[in-house]
Amino acid sequence: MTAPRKHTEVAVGILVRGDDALLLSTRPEGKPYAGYWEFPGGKIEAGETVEQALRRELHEELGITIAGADVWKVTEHDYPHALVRLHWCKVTDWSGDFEMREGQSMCWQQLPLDVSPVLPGALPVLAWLAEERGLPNAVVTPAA
Ligand SMILES: Nc1nc2c([nH]c(=O)n2[C@@H]2O[C@H](COP(=O)(O)OP(=O)(O)OP(=O)(O)O)[C@@H](O)[C@H]2O)c(=O)[nH]1
Repeated sequence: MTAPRKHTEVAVGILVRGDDALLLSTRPEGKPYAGYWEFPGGKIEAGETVEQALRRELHEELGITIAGADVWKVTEHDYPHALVRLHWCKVTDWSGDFEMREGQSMCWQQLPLDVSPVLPGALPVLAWLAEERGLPNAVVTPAA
């Protein structure tokens, strides 16, 4: 019997602008799935809450400071490189100007997205966001 894989806990931010647009960014070079579109976030470090980890990651990656973040959904995805547990937070309040500190690209997107490919682990959340907006599931761009 093989030991169960340990989850990597990840905090992810769904930044929603006043016009309902969502912020997506590309994964930096050197990481698995480099160039894929994702929601900004990263691994939760020992002793951090989801909110603390997200505040740190969004500051490190994007240069912004978020006010608060509540977990909206929790999903899991089994990648060859890691079994991840994603803690998804909607964020509507932040301060600071966006700076791509890791050389990523960013864009504000309405649904359906017009960027691809998207990280497979983000697809369930895109489907829920579409459902919330009364859009059919089929509008969510699958990973290429
Ligand atoms: N940020 C982010 N990560 C996601 C999303 N969907 C998804 O499956 N993940 C997975 O969650 C994990 C996040 O890890 P990461 O590598 O981005 O985190 P990090 O910046 O702390 O990494 P590092 O410290 O190794 O540089 C990756 O395995 C990634 O594939 C998403 O939409 N956004």
